[in-house]
Amino acid sequence: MVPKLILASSSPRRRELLELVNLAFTVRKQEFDESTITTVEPAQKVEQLAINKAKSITIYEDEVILAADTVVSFQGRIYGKPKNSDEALTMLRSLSGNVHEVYTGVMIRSLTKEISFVERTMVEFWPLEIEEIKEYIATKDPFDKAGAYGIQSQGAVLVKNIIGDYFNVMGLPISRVVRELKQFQIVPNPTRC
Ligand SMILES: Cc1cn([C@H]2C[C@H](O)[C@@H](COP(=O)(O)OP(=O)(O)OP(=O)(O)O)O2)c(=O)[nH]c1=O
Repeated sequence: MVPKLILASSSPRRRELLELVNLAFTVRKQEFDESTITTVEPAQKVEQLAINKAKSITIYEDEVILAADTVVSFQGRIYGKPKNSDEALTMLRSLSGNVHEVYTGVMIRSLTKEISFVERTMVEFWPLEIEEIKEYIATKDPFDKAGAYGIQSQGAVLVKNIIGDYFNVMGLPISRVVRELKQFQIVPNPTRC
């Protein structure tokens, strides 16, 4: 039987990226309480979160579960999604003119096999005027995104340079994911789904 890919995520970006490469999948939302993972090392944190998200949903025989978690790391601090405008302002002011890291942890599991890995991308922001930051926050783009910006949306104009996988910043390192999924007999459709 051909295994079915289940995306354990409510992130619209992760859905978009699976669609981009023609992977057929269904979404099963996970509700793992992220606050229970208190690790301060970003790579460990995203990997643990991805593992816990993947394990928090029921898996059936012919299924492969994919889960991920993304954070921004800057000068020893981890930035998740901002809770309000003030927090978004604090995050974006500190990222302004500096280089930060974006980590995404990924877990892929079936009933017989599981793998997890972490990808890191370095992102440099232009020096930002406070007014520019406030105007960006007013667009509401920052609020459902780690580090208070979306590289794939209006936040694109904040970014001067990146080193690493762009899609990792968006929430899923899709090329590595596709390569790892082959081990689970899951491959993209050759024609558009
Ligand atoms: C830095 C950055 C993050 N993000 C997003 C990706 C993730 O959706 C989000 C980080 O939150 P996550 O907790 O990784 O994911 P989520 O809560 O959106 O979804 P789920 O836990 O159900 O899988 O930040 C962007 O879309 N663009 C960016 O440039």
